[in-house]
Amino acid sequence: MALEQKLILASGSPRRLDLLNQAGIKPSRLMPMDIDETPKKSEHPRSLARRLSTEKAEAAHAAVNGDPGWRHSYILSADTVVAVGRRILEKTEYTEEAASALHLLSGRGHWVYTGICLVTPGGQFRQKVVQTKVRFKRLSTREIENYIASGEWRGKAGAYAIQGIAGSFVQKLVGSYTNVVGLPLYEVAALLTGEGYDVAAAWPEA
Ligand SMILES: Cc1cn([C@H]2C[C@H](O)[C@@H](COP(=O)(O)OP(=O)(O)OP(=O)(O)O)O2)c(=O)[nH]c1=O
Repeated sequence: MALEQKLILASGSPRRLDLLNQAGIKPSRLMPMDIDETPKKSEHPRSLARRLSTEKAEAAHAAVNGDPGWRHSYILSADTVVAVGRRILEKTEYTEEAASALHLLSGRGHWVYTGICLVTPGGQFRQKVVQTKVRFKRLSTREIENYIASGEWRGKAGAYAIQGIAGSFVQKLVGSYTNVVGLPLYEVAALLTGEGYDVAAAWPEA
């Protein structure tokens, strides 16, 4: 593999790795970046997704900068934000917070923003935010209680996983589905291709 074909996925999200693998793109290295994800006061959800995805990429870039084996790799990072209007529904580990997020999402439309950031082998930062509109059916108290009991919401923006049980809550979706799961594949592939990365290099043959 050519040096410039090395891709670092600056993420610890199993969903992001699964999505990349689904598209036949094989990262050479995983680098989860532990950054402070607290939104700034009155920060717009779209701005938050942009800022955090960039900060994850910056952290990974700084971490490999002194390493000749990885310094000229591509680095990809992402951050997913779920919002009802301007209200951001952050990842939570608390059942009460998850339940109140689901009550808010019930019978309403919301936006899912995923910021993606690509660092090129030459050290240029390329950024994009992709947005998807999702509408949930009305959820009964019992559905919310049982969903909370499933634990599926843990560690997920908006306290739900569209790729799981919550897929059955979705009445309507406009835009990219993979964007909601955590990585918009069309835009990621376009960004990589635009910077000279051969996305088809590792596609399996039948
Ligand atoms: C809305 C939604 C989010 N998610 C997940 C994707 C992300 O993993 C998570 C959003 O949190 P993020 O902070 O974007 O990502 P992360 O902390 O899990 O991983 P990393 O920062 O290391 O890349 O929510 C789903 O899996 N399904 C969904 O339907």
